[in-house]
Amino acid sequence: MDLRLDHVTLVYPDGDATLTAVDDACLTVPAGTTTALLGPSGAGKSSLLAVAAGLTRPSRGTVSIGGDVVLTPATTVARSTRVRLERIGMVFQSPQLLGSLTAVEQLELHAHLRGRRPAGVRARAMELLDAVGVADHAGRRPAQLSGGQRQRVAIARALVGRPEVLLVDEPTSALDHERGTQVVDLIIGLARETGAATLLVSHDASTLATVDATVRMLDARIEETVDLATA
Ligand SMILES: Nc1ncnc2c1ncn2[C@@H]1O[C@H](COP(=O)(O)OP(=O)(O)OP(=O)(O)O)[C@@H](O)[C@H]1O
Repeated sequence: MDLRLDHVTLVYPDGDATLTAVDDACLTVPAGTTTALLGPSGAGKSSLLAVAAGLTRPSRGTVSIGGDVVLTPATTVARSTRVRLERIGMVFQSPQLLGSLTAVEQLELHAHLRGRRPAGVRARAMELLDAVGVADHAGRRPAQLSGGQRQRVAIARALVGRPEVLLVDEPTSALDHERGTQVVDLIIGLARETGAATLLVSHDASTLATVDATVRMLDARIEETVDLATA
């Protein structure tokens, strides 16, 4: 399913004034493809991702998944939480794993919270851990994994609910260049396999050689879209 942002604006209160963090952003991420969102610090990338995730209500504009308008300025918190649980997977800058759970249990808990039936969840979790290259560590807790392995578990966890949209914030910031490139390539491959429309915020353009498209933000506005597939 495609992810589409139409004329999304996000305005924060700023003392007596306001601050426009996202200004009239229009963007489509086709199903199964990965778009990288680049731009300097403060450009509005995380704010745009927060709107797409239903974590922050847009001040204007809409977010659609597969042609359904799912988030608007009038969307309730209960509704945006439901959209996030049912249709969106997220990977944060730090993996945010639960210290007491093993890798496979992190995925099982997530599937449970997303209302998946228990039958088949363990098999699906193992399949995803295998796809991200950490199946051998399924029984380990986060403290027994490297930073890159933890990030891979977080990616597998984001996909266990079979989300239509995958939103990824700076997945490589804690990794060296080689591992960062591996993680980005992994996300791109999984997006293709699962059909998830994937939007990935990154500071590091050097890890993004294989993304399908790149969007740059500057001063709250989307500056340009470069379609690397046809460039
Ligand atoms: N909760 C908030 N309340 C008020 N202003 C905010 C809030 N969150 C972000 N901002 C402001 O909105 C603007 C965009 O911030 P945002 O975090 O989206 O940028 P970014 O491009 O993700 O930056 P970075 O790369 O440093 O994470 C900045 O001027 C920031 O100070």
